[in-house]
Amino acid sequence: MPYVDDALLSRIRVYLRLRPSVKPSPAINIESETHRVLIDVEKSIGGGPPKAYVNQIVFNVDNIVQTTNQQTMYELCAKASVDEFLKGYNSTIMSYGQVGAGKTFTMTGDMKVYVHRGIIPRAIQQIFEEKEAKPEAGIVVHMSYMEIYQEGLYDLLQKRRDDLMIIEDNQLLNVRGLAKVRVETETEALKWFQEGEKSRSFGNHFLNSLSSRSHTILTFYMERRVARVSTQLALQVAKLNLVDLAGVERLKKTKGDTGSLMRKEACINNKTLSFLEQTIFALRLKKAHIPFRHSKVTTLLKESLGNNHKTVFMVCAWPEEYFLDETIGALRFAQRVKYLKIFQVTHKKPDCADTTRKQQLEIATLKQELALKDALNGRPGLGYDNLT
Ligand SMILES: Nc1ncnc2c1ncn2[C@@H]1O[C@H](COP(=O)(O)OP(=O)(O)OP(=O)(O)O)[C@@H](O)[C@H]1O
Repeated sequence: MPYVDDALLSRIRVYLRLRPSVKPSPAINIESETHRVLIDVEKSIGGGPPKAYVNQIVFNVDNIVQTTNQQTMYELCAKASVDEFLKGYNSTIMSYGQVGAGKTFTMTGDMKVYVHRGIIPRAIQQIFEEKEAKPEAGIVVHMSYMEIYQEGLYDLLQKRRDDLMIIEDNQLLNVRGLAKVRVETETEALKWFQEGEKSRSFGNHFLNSLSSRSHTILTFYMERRVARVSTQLALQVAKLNLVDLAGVERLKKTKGDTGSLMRKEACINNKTLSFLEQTIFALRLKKAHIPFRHSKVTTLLKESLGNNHKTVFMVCAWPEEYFLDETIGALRFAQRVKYLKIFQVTHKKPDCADTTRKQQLEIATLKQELALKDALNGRPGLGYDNLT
């Protein structure tokens, strides 16, 4: 009899974060206790007077965060995913929403003000606290950081700006040439992350002076030893993806010049986000063909939307009247994601300490890369991989 793990059957968790607003739209009604958002929309019927009927659209999410307090937001929405990663489950935390709604504030936060740091620096802190607290586990952490800009895939931890290739071998996804840096401390991981941020593509438009023009994926790879039966030890590996998607952008609202680079970026980003939505829709309808390969983002997020993954969507919205359509769009997306089930059926009760065939392949790849790095550097240890 196949064994179905209830925890893995759980659907993707979806949290709504509302950017603070001086004048929130009166059409948006938040029911915090039931985690529902009710939006009043005007319905005009053919030829009749506008605003004749008022409809209400109801959206359900797993929690609604209205606070600007980053610590509370982390505890409510992200800490559990990092806990799961540290227990050996592959996890993803992803931000989605219109431009300027607070995706980067949620994921990265304000790195200059300690209390305003976002999910990424807090996750780094949690990972290294665990590493220090459990020396017997021999936790080894590597990280990689990439951006998808105009459908090109770039390594943010390398100075060279080559368009990297995604290779899928035996269902194992690999980005050829992507640096995986071994990090020993929180300070070291933060330093690499901030280095990567410097190479990221930002732009300035009417709605956001520091707008992300690309999608970014920061990944932590953990390897730890766990006791199995009696004195046997097993190797456990897991991945944590921290994804900051570019914003959904209405060109007339960001007011970019016709033919400008900003408009081109917006069109490509919107197209990618629409592919993401189509992929989720196809998964929800259990279609025979799931269009993962339509974009680099969906190819790279295939694992996060598929089996064996714990995924959180942080849907960010700017609850002003002017952005009501965008808020409804983001919530529709949230609704589709919320009802997507991730099924994991195994033929025996899964033991966290067990490594699956796929994980073994990942370990082997990592080990090969490290061996090659050692050979190149003439010494083992920390540092910068630059492997192709
Ligand atoms: N919850 C929040 N509390 C306080 N300030 C916020 C919050 N959300 C967003 N902001 C502020 O709003 C501005 C825009 O936020 P941010 O850059 O994170 O948006 P974004 O969704 O990442 O936009 P884009 O898609 O253009 O990159 C920033 O100045 C940020 O500090």
